[in-house]
Amino acid sequence: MALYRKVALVTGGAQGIGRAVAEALLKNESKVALVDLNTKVGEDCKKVLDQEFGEGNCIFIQCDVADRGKLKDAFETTVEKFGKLDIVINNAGINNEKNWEKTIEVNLTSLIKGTYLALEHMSKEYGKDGGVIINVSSMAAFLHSPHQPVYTATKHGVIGFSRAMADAAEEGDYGVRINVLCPAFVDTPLLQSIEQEDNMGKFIKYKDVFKEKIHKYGVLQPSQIAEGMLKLITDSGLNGAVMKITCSKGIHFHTYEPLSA
Ligand SMILES: NC(=O)C1=CN([C@@H]2O[C@H](COP(=O)(O)OP(=O)(O)OC[C@H]3O[C@@H](n4cnc5c(N)ncnc54)[C@H](O)[C@@H]3O)[C@@H](O)[C@H]2O)C=CC1
Ligand SMILES: CCCCCC(=O)/C=C/[C@H]1[C@H](O)CC(=O)[C@@H]1CCCCCCC(=O)O
Repeated sequence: MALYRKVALVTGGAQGIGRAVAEALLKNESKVALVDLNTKVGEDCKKVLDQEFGEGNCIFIQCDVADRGKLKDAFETTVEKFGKLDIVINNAGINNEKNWEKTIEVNLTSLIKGTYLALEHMSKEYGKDGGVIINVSSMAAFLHSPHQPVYTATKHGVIGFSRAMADAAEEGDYGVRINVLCPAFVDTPLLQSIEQEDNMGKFIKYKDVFKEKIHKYGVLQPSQIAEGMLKLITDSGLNGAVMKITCSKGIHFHTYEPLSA
């Protein structure tokens, strides 16, 4: 898929990985809707992106992805503004073991809702022209640890759901590809959450072990994640792919056993 004049919706697009992806898409002349909970960060981000890429290429929509009605509205607003939808990045995520129900709601339930809404706006099943969905998981889906049991569970869930949906899309000829991105540690505000008792609850006691892992494995820059994201979007041969990005191996893919009969 070429990115010129494509329309993308990025959840959690106002900072961190989502913002880096939005920038990369704008650089390639796509239009972008930043869908984010945080009004201040979202408005500031839009202002900077307007200065860099010109007004009219990017909109900010304040939205809690966990609010079903508001997420539906965000998709509709994007299509009303830009006339269509081609790319959906379900990226919004939190790390909260204390309020673990919220973590499931944002990281998994809302990502599922975002995928279904994306299909309503892009799938041939609904008379639309096709597109691509990227769901953001994490290396925590492959290397678990005692620090983040529920965060880890949600990221496993993202992969299982997305790969099953990728098969459904292929079988059902939706014209939509669905891929997964799994970064290792990335230099964003989310990484600071591991030091906060409000986020980690009783698992805060593992923070030093967690920090040692960060030291051992290194920290990626959001721009490196955006580079992988663009490959998942543009390579039309990829459906059901699970991309990993780590400091030691860079951008690479997880390999699965072939399906048995
Ligand atoms: N930073 C890291 O080390 C890693 C991050 N990830 C995943 O990447 C994704 C993005 O993370 P980062 O950019 O690091 O986080 P971040 O905290 O820097 O940015 C996340 C953005 O999502 C927004 N957001 C949070 N809850 C929301 C909600 N309910 N509705 C709408 N927007 C909401 C925030 O306002 C923020 O702008 C997440 O899914 C995260 O789990 C995966 C692996 C590593
Ligand atoms: C919410 C804070 C950031 C979450 C980052 C993340 O997803 C962390 C995953 C770690 C998990 O908790 C235990 C780990 O070992 C994961 C880090 C994995 C990095 C592996 C890099 C391996 C390599 O370089 O080859």
